[in-house]
Amino acid sequence: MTADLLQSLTDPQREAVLHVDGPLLVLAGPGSGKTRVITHRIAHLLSQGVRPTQIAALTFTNKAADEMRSRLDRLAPGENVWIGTFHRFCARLLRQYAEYRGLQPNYTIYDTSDSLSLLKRTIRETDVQLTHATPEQVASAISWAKNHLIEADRYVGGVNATGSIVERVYPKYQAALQQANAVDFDDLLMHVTLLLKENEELRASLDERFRYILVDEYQDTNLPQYAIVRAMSIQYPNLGVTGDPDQSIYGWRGANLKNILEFESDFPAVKVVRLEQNYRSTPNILSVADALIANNKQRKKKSLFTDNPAGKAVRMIQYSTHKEEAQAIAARISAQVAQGKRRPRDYAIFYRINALSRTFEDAMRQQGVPYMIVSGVEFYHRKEIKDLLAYALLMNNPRDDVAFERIVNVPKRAIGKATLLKVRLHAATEGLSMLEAAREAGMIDGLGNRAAVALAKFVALFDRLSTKINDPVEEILGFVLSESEFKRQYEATDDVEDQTRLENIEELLSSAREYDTEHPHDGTLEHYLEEKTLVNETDDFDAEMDRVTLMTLHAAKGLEFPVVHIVALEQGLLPHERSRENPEQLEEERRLLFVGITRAEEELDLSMARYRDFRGKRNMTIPSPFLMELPRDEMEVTEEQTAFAPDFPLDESFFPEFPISGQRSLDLPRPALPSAVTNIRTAADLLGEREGDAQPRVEPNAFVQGMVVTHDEYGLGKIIALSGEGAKRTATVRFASGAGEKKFRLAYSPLRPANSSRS
Ligand SMILES: Nc1ncnc2c1ncn2[C@@H]1O[C@H](COP(=O)(O)OP(=O)(O)OP(=O)(O)O)[C@@H](O)[C@H]1O
Ligand SMILES: [Mg+2]
Repeated sequence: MTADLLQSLTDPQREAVLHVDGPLLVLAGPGSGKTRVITHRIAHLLSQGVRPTQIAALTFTNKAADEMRSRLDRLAPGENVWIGTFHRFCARLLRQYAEYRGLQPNYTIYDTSDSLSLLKRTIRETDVQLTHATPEQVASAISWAKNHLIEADRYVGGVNATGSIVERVYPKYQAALQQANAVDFDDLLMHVTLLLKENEELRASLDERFRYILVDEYQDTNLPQYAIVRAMSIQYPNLGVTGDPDQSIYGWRGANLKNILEFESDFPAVKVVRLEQNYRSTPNILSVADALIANNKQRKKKSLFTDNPAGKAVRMIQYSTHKEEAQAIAARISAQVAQGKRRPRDYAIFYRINALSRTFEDAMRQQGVPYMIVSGVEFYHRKEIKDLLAYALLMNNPRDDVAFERIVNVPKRAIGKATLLKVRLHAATEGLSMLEAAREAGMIDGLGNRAAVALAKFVALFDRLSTKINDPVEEILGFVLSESEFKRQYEATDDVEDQTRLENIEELLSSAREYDTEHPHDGTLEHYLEEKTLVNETDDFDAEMDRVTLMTLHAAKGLEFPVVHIVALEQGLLPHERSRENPEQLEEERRLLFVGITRAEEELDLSMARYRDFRGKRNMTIPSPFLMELPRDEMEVTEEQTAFAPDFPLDESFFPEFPISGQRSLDLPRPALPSAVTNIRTAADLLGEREGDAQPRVEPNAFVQGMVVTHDEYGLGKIIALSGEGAKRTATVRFASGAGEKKFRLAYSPLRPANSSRS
């Protein structure tokens, strides 16, 4: 390690980087160089003769792992250090030692929706009445149990109704997973924990193999994650962790702050390093962050200073509607980019929940600002993608019953529910997988000849596909597409959505091509599938791309951007509704906002809207109580008056469904409603702005080719093609704005002939 690498560190950072043997705890606030210490420390360990294969660096998101890998590549190019998420680390160990846990190495990892469908099936097959609980609640109870290392046979439900259902369903669900040679996300951690606990020899050998373990964001570890790193640090207690208790935001996933708070008593010989200088943000931003987090009772105060220049005042803006908020932000970004002040990638917009992103997307599109939404999972949750991947999953693990049931009748092969029920019964009584049971279709009692033939054809198709299992992934998927006539189901219709499905399939094929290129020698279908299943929400993120980043506050952890907008700071959204009655959860929500604020390097805008369309309703909002905790006299506080505002002032007494506190606006005076206006029910009525049903629809047949039409978001356009009849009547419109060509189902679209007036 070169001297100038060490020179670029502060004294305490250097102290942590130079630490070689024994436990290490770096406890420090945001932007103080914790992640930087980890990469530099790895480089230093390597320079001390530690072999790369003896080091494992664990993080929470793939994005954080990639970032670490690229920082390390600059410091120590080409070194084969294991860097990745806990889940990937466990997936890899479990492939190697699957049989210890009664699995085969080709096991399938079920994502959340696959796990849920297996669970629903289990519930159906267990004689329980789900009157007081949803399958999702049962799923989260099981997940909670696994994150607390409570195995199925040790689960005690207690007196409440859900508990006793879980007590009966959990063991059966676990047995079904085992039968399908599959695991869910939580199992990855639990299996590995138990593996280490129950096999001392194996544990000792892994402890020796991974002599140096480094964990970033340690404040967010849950019990299994804690148990895993501890178990691997007994003979070689070289566990180095970094964290910030104020940034703990995964309590709802079982993260336990105790893991970091008690690190010193777990490892008495620990070296503790505190970093106090922030290199990321301006003093103005830090002071807002500080004022906010000071309201949390459960915390130890930390000091943080910066030598960065003061910078601009943090802005707090109240817009009148959610559309105004989005459009103003998009317009501002667009103008600054046009003036050459900044690049799109300098900006990030954070929101509490994904559902809030659409308005911002629309606004970005309208203003022609390039953007990307960071939520990698969504693509892989689309039906066509899951269906196609299910073929590959079944090829890789023929015991995968969820995959079997997903595709046995996709595309349609006249294999109906009744047939499947008989196959399942046969599988259960004979102890077979669904596929094996289908192979014996001819012997299944009560199964008609036609159904047996259909099943036999499917099995033959499967066997044909299986001959290709060692081909490059793109070829495997291509072969599936052609042999199964999978594409045919989408090509045969003129449905606009089917067009999108075909495009998504193309997209998947290009991801497979990319994989093949990146893994010319070591690529396997199994590994490809694992990569796709373990994508998490930040995976689409690519810092090199010149686009504005839109993401949830959770996904923003560990990242940094010159300009940050945190939007929709409203009661019920941030803090989230579900934290209302729970002071601990409220503190976690505050930490979440703290994480968001401390991502900003130079500029920070906090905003809210007085009206927001959400879940199909227009609501008058209440500002987030967190806004009241900020130092307003140091900030620039504005209320935007806009075209969307009604021409007379509103009074909240007309909206009794919203509890109004004294803090309803940003303390700006608000005149009373004129007495003449008496029969107004909702804000939507008042504003006349609501999309959709407020406005009478135009008959689909009134639209003709060549007609000039108008759309609320995209403006003026011309109909260039029409197809379909009745409810399926579809128009292709070319818009004058940057929106390009779009297709609309006329029966549902807000298109209007350009000359017709609104009312
Ligand atoms: N000694 C230093 N000299 C120059 N830049 C530094 C130094 N230490 C850290 N930085 C820079 O400050 C920024 C924040 O560092 P880093 O991301 O490692 O902080 P962190 O403590 O991990 O923050 P968070 O808690 O948000 O994850 C990075 O851009 C990093 O390169
Ligand atoms: Mg960090």
